[in-house]
Amino acid sequence: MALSGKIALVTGASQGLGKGFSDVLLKNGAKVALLDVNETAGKNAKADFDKEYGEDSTIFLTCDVTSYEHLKVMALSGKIALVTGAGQGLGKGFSDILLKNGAKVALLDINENAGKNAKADFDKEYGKDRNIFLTCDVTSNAQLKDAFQKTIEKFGRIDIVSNNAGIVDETNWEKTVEVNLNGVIRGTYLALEHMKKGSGGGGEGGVIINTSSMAGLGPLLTSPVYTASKHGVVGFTRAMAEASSVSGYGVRINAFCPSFVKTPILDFMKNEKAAGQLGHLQHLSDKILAKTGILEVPVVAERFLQLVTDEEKNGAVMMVTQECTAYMNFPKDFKDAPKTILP
Ligand SMILES: NC(=O)C1=CN([C@@H]2O[C@H](COP(=O)(O)OP(=O)(O)OC[C@H]3O[C@@H](n4cnc5c(N)ncnc54)[C@H](O)[C@@H]3O)[C@@H](O)[C@H]2O)C=CC1
Ligand SMILES: CC/C=C\C[C@H](O)/C=C/C=C\C=C\C=C\C(=O)[C@@H](O)C/C=C\CCC(=O)O
Repeated sequence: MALSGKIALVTGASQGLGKGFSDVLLKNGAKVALLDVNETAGKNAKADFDKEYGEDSTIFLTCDVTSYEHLKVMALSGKIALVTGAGQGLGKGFSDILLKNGAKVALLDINENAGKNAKADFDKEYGKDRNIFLTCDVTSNAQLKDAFQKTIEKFGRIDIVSNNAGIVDETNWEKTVEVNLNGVIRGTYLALEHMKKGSGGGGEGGVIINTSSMAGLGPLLTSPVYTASKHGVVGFTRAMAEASSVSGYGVRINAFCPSFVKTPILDFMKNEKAAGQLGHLQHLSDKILAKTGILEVPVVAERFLQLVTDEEKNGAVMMVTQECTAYMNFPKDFKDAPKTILP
């Protein structure tokens, strides 16, 4: 069993030599990601290997090696991800695209029903062993710490963390800050404990994506506390990214800023109880949405994957709107910042 604990990736793995190479790797204890452009042949090869070596020994990924982008995301084979707020909406979309591209995912959510339903959906699509659901409230350091620990126990390590859980509640605004900003800070610190390289940690590096919002870059007038929490996520992420780089942690940390996306969080736009002092402005919500439009989860998830896999990006702030996907250019120095000079 010379290859015990090793992870292999074989292209053209569904038949001929590729299948033979995969077989010998499996026989010697490796786990193998089987890549092939022919989906039927690939699934048949996986079924053969399942019988011989067990379901957990291989994954099959449809992949055309003539596409560099395609191959690059396949680099998620064998990677372990942890996603907060994964039961529905964007977090479920992010988990889906990570699973589709070969990662295993720990799904964390405070909502047990949503989390269990998401797990059941993913079990059908990707097999039971590639995800776990853990009930977890990101406002509790103990629960979050426990969820990281359980992910390591199940999958062995963590390579990708998506600090995504978020709410809009301008009435209980302290809770909005506690979930959206403090939850991201907690998740980032815990992720670094497990992922950072070097003397301070035994990790292997990786990437952290913190979900902010376009409201992290400009004011959403119906939701000032939400806006503040998301601006906080951008500032924290950029500073931590520099700290990670200077410290040699090998962990990239980026912020993700979508405009409005069709998920249940948008119900807030019509929820007077959650509007705090600003219920009288709620009639403006429809006008704002009409101006910006509403994105679909799969489109936004593709962009998320781009930010996860682009190894050049650390401290990047990606915005996603109907018009475009772009990286924010912040002034490098305040003397370069656009300004109005007063007389
Ligand atoms: N939908 C949108 O228009 C946009 C959403 N965002 C952000 O994306 C993230 C995800 O939002 P959506 O999927 O749209 O919302 P959603 O409401 O559909 O999903 C949020 C998920 O987070 C979970 N959650 C809430 N509080 C939690 C806590 N304390 N601990 C653990 N899990 C918790 C919920 O149970 C839910 O499953 C949020 O951070 C949100 O602010 C950013 C830009 C646009
Ligand atoms: C409150 C509803 C739940 C989630 C909101 C979600 O995070 C989406 C926020 C989207 C937009 C944020 C607005 C940002 C506003 C600005 O930058 C303004 O200065 C300009 C106004 C609209 C531009 C927004 C756009 O181009 O998509």
